[in-house]
Amino acid sequence: MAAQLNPFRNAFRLPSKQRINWFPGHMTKGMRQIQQKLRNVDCIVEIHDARIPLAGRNSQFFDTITGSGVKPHILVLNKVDLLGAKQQKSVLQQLRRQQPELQHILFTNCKDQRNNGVLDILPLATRLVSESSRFNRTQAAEHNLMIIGVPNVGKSSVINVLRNVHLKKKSAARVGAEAGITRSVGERIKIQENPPVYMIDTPGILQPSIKDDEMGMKLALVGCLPDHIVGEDLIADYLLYWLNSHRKYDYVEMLKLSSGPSDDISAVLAEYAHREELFHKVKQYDGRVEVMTNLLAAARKFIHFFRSGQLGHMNLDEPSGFR
Ligand SMILES: Nc1nc2c(ncn2[C@@H]2O[C@H](COP(=O)(O)OP(=O)(O)OP(=O)(O)O)[C@@H](O)[C@H]2O)c(=O)[nH]1
Repeated sequence: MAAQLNPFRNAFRLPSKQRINWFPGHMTKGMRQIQQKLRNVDCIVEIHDARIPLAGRNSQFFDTITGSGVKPHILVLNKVDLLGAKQQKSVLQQLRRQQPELQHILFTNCKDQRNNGVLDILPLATRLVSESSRFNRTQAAEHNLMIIGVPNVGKSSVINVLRNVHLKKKSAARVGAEAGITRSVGERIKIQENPPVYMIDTPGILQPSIKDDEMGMKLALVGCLPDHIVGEDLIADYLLYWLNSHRKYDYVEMLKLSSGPSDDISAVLAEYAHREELFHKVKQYDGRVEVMTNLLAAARKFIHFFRSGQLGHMNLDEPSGFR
């Protein structure tokens, strides 16, 4: 199909001097702890957000711990409920084209207890460990799986689902909607009795410096960085840019915009805030208090519509249909 001309922005630019970086001290510490524990690990389970299958995986870090090819490696694309079943095939094709060395890829959904794909992790890991040369661990009866990934992709949730299902035990790892809930490498958590299988939860670790601005914005949009690090206004602007450049205009109805798709985030948020009566009081320099539209609250709602799947299923790495 011939590409159409894009009536909107054809690139996203950060405000000058703004960089997207978040590498707090607990990530440096977590990295060190991971490397110390690696000797006793039989399989690496890397969790990533299915909405950004190509963007944001911490290649530098993963090369260090999986690059030798000695430990089996599984890539788990979690939150597949937000990607949608129909897009799985094209995501697999994209990944195999870009990284042919990735052999074991699973899709999971921790929010659905029935058919969530999480249950495929253990049989695959067990098979890969039994087929691998375990070197110093050949005598060890138990299997240790290390869960790694960038923040907020569902690492702790995967551990909890496995523990609930296999051991009928309650959650052991802390889960939260904000990035950076797990701050250090914890003790191993048992997830199966016979043969014994343990999982080691680790803090989410980003690249120390994100050089690709658009990759940084995708990570921010799916929530891998705390929102205040990037700013909700900028995240909302990137969302608007992405939706327009992919001809996904459901937001127009969702935000009840009277004049159709727009590339102007301030105008979009102002109209939505006005319609939804999102107002706040702002104190002026002369002491007067004025009631104004609350653009921040509108930006948060817009981002929430995306993150909760109300704007539809999305693969943020899907190529745009415009030239
Ligand atoms: N929609 C959806 N949300 C999920 C899924 N799995 C986890 N979540 C949510 O994603 C958020 C992050 O989950 P966690 O398990 O805390 O993620 P984490 O990778 O351990 O996070 P850090 O500790 O920050 O590294 C929580 O709000 C979870 O409820 C999923 O499959 N689908």
